[in-house]
Amino acid sequence: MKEKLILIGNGMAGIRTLEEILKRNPDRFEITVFGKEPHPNYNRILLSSVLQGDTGVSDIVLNDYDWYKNNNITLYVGDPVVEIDTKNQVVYSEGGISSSYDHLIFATGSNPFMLPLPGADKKDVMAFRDIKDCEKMIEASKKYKKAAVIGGGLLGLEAARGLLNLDMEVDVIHLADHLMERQLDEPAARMLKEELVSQGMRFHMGKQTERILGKENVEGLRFKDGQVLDADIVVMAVGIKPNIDLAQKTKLETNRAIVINDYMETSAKNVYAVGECAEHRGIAYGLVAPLYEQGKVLAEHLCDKERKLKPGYQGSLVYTQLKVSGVDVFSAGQFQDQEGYRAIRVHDEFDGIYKKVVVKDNKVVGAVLFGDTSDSPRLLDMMKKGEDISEMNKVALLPSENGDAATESPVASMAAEETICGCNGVSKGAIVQAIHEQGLSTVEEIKQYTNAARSCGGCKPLVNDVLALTLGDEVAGADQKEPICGCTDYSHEEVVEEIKEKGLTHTREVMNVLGWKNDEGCSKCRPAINYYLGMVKPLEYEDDHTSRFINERVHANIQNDGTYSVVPRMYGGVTDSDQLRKIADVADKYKVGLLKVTGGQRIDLLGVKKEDLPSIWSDLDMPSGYAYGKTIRTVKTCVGEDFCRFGTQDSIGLGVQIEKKYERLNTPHKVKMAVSACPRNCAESGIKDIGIVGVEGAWEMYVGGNGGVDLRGGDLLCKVKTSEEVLDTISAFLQYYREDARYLERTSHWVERVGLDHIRSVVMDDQEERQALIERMEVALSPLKDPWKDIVEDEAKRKELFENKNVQVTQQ
Ligand SMILES: Cc1cc2nc3c(=O)[nH]c(=O)nc-3n(C[C@H](O)[C@H](O)[C@H](O)COP(=O)(O)OP(=O)(O)OC[C@H]3O[C@@H](n4cnc5c(N)ncnc54)[C@H](O)[C@@H]3O)c2cc1C
Ligand SMILES: NC(=O)c1ccc[n+]([C@@H]2O[C@H](COP(=O)([O-])OP(=O)(O)OC[C@H]3O[C@@H](n4cnc5c(N)ncnc54)[C@H](O)[C@@H]3O)[C@@H](O)[C@H]2O)c1
Ligand code: SF4
Ligand code: FES
Repeated sequence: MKEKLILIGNGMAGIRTLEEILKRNPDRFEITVFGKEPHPNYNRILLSSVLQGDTGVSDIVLNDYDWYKNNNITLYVGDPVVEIDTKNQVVYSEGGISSSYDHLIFATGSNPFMLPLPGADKKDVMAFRDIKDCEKMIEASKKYKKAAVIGGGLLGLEAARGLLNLDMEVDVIHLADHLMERQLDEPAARMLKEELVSQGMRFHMGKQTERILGKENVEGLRFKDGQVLDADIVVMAVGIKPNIDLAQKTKLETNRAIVINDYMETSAKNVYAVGECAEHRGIAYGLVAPLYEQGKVLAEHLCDKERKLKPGYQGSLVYTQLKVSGVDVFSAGQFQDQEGYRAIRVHDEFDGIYKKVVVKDNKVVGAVLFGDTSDSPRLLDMMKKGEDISEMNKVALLPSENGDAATESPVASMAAEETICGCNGVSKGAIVQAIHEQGLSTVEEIKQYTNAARSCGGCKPLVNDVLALTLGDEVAGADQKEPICGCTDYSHEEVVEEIKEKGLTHTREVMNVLGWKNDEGCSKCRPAINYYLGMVKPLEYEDDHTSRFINERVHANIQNDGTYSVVPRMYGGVTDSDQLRKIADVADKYKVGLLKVTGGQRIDLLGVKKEDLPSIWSDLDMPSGYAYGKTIRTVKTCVGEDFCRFGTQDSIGLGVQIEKKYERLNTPHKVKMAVSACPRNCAESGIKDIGIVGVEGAWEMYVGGNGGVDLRGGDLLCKVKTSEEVLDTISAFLQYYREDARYLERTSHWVERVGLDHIRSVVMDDQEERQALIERMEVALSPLKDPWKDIVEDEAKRKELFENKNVQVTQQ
């Protein structure tokens, strides 16, 4: 007769424990699982991705119903255990099932902590813990516009990003003075906040909520300082409480959670606990990595009790990563400054990178990384091993990103024992071994076999790199394909092909015909589809402005305080007294907060109210500078031959001509250009998407430069003699970029991905193709008109966009 094993809690820690048991001894136990939620085991971590629209609920199931059947596990879902008789070793469920056990595992997880505020019982006050909560938020976003998230920790910020993706306006209310204070120090938290503000979140720091306002429905919040905030829904993300009600009723020893020893044993015989409901040496963990380590120890212990001779669970080093796109942040161990600890810091304000490594007694004991987290596996490994760094050059702990290391995957230089997947504790060596021994050739296979990338998914790029490095050219082609987002399995290239092949003409049609998993799409796929449709059919396609980001929808840049900036076009950076007078008058009339000369040689009017935008555009009577769009931004010029003694060419004339020709053109990402009249390069042509430099009797054309986060010098594409040839080459290059690059891929990344030689062969060498591209560019340019003028003259548009308070916000 098999021994009977009962698991209470069908969640992440409990089921992982069963997987570990089945791996060691599949026939040892007769297993029964009771789960309170009406679902098979799913990846709770990826609820953030579901909310953010990157994946669907059905995609996050970790073990489907067949898995339980195939492993002879009896599963009761939607049926919580309500009573336990530890003397006779029997559990009783709410649905009336009684079941005896030889071994019983508690894995009941946590409940979200709900602040006991007046008004917190209203229907639209919710938590973010399970599928039900996630669905509730998605439903609410269809009815309401304003979300207040209480708590600026990991969960609150991931919820806030999701709600933004659902087109809600989001206010985050945080008790402490800086975000994620349990994981970040002040500089990193400040940089994080700046990034999130630029994504569209609004923050209320150091605020304590006193009451949730409204009669039946939520209408807002009132803070202790008397300030009131409008809101239609409230999401509480202020921490968790281990779920120990049943354990307490069963008289197990509890503290904050169920007290366990190094073998996960509780105070009752044959009763164990793992996961968030368990407390080991005073710590109840809230991240999966330690919970999985506990599961492994318990599985070993249950499968072979003699192993008790081994040391058992010793506690875990925890680390966190925030799952918000566009944000790279990592925190581990002891990261705060305190006596006896010293720190190495790198703070690059230009590129938005901050790194801090905390050292005590010559050992790395903590780290905070923002903007570039590529050092995290190495630092984590040093922390785990307690490596002595006294012989080391301390600065070498944080190598700079220059040189080959910047382009090479960090995996290449990683030692075999370094951790690739923190959630599941899988090293590079273990993955390489599995690839060789099991003949694995895709990330999916590695996931199934080693568990790497099976939880938060943050390590997937590294796993992919290990695969590529190990197999070289043999890597299975299928795995190289990157879907646009979680709404679909189609890649960018495939969507463009399908649009062309099937003659698709609008966003919803693309999503319907291609079987989008999420009917509404998300903020990743909708703008991309909108761009591709316009690129394929420039004359016929009517732009779907609801699929655009807020800046592109209102033709102005939203600022961190909710106001907007207005940047009128100044061709080639040239202006005159009339324009300057008009700008000055507008600045006075509308009380513009700040006038600022931009890096692109124009004037930015900052601090403008949204409702004033159309009148300002009308008063200025200048074209939009498109400072907000995925389009041609500026053509910067130097003074050139007219005034400069080194100038041999008319850089201003050429720059103005270029800007007038290509302004308003939709491109996969923003495009910046520059024309300098000699190699001294005063217009910085070397770091532009297209940079032109005058040399004796000719123009050199550089492409793929970037002066932003990924600093890159442009590559010399060609040297041409006349300005006509410059314009033709720009047309061919830009049109090929428009047609071939993925949406949101800068020219710098595109040039690196497809290679300069290839681009040159298409836009320079193949005369037929060059001519065809130039002609298609002329077609693409022909229907474009100034959006500001268009809105000023179109009352319906003006009303819809600027007088309707419910204009949706999708930020990138
Ligand atoms: C949105 C979100 C994002 C997250 N992101 C990350 C991340 O990026 N990285 C990370 O490491 N962690 C993350 N976490 C935390 C992680 O999901 C948890 O640490 C992990 O799920 C805890 O596992 P568990 O098995 O202890 O609890 P759970 O996964 O909560 O499972 C417990 C289960 O037990 C059930 N249960 C409770 N009482 C009973 C009963 N009496 N009878 C039967 N069943 C019962 C519950 O309904 C639940 O299904 C995230 C959490 C959330 C909510
Ligand atoms: N990426 C990840 O690793 C990830 C993502 C989501 C959730 N989680 C886990 O889920 C659990 C829950 O996350 P969490 O962020 O709710 O917990 P948390 O305890 O990490 O953060 C809660 C935050 O809420 C703030 N807070 C507390 N009371 C408040 C109040 N009255 N008003 C405003 N702010 C208040 C706190 O200052 C704190 O920063 C944690 O265990 C977390 O580790 C992890
Ligand atoms: S790039 Fe050459 S021509 Fe132009 S301003 Fe500078 S020095 Fe003069
Ligand atoms: S680091 Fe989370 S799944 Fe690998």
